[in-house]
Amino acid sequence: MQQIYPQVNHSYAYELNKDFHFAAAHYIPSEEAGQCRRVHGHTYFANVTIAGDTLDSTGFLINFATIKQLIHDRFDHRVLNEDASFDDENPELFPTTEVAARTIADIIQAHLDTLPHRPVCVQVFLRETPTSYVVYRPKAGRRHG
Ligand SMILES: Nc1nc2c(c(=O)[nH]1)N=C([C@H](O)[C@H](O)COP(=O)(O)OP(=O)(O)OP(=O)(O)O)CN2
Ligand SMILES: [Zn+2]
Repeated sequence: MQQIYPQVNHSYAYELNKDFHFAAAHYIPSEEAGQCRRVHGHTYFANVTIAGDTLDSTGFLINFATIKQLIHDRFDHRVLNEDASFDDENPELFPTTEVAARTIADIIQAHLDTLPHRPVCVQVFLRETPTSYVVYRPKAGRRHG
């Protein structure tokens, strides 16, 4: 999908963006969610933005493929509610688009934190439907950068 994404302000020298998609089912376990209380599926489109001042020994901030693998391998053709990241008993962890975007950022940042050159995830754009998307920008403290 060709898409114009919102820009994120930062002062890092390098920024990379990776687009990918995954198919997943979910439901929102809340009375207020209306028809979204029922199990249904989406093809989620994600754009992940990584920034940093230093490259690794390959000249990468991070391999584009790694970003996709971290998320696609975990969530594609799954029920999001069944993943350990989400919790039907805690609204902060319902698999809404907002929480899913934050979860994607957290999973990626946890991997980035293992790299010596310490790139950071500065934005996750997550489109759930043709008309609905969320942009999540981790606070500096949350991304440790
Ligand atoms: N703030 C949020 N609102 C809604 C979420 C969400 O995650 N965060 N999720 C849903 C449903 O899961 C639904 O899949 C998406 O809702 P919606 O955009 O209303 O879907 P439609 O395709 O029916 O939208 P139309 O533009 O009316 O066609 C609901 N709300
Ligand atoms: Zn949905």
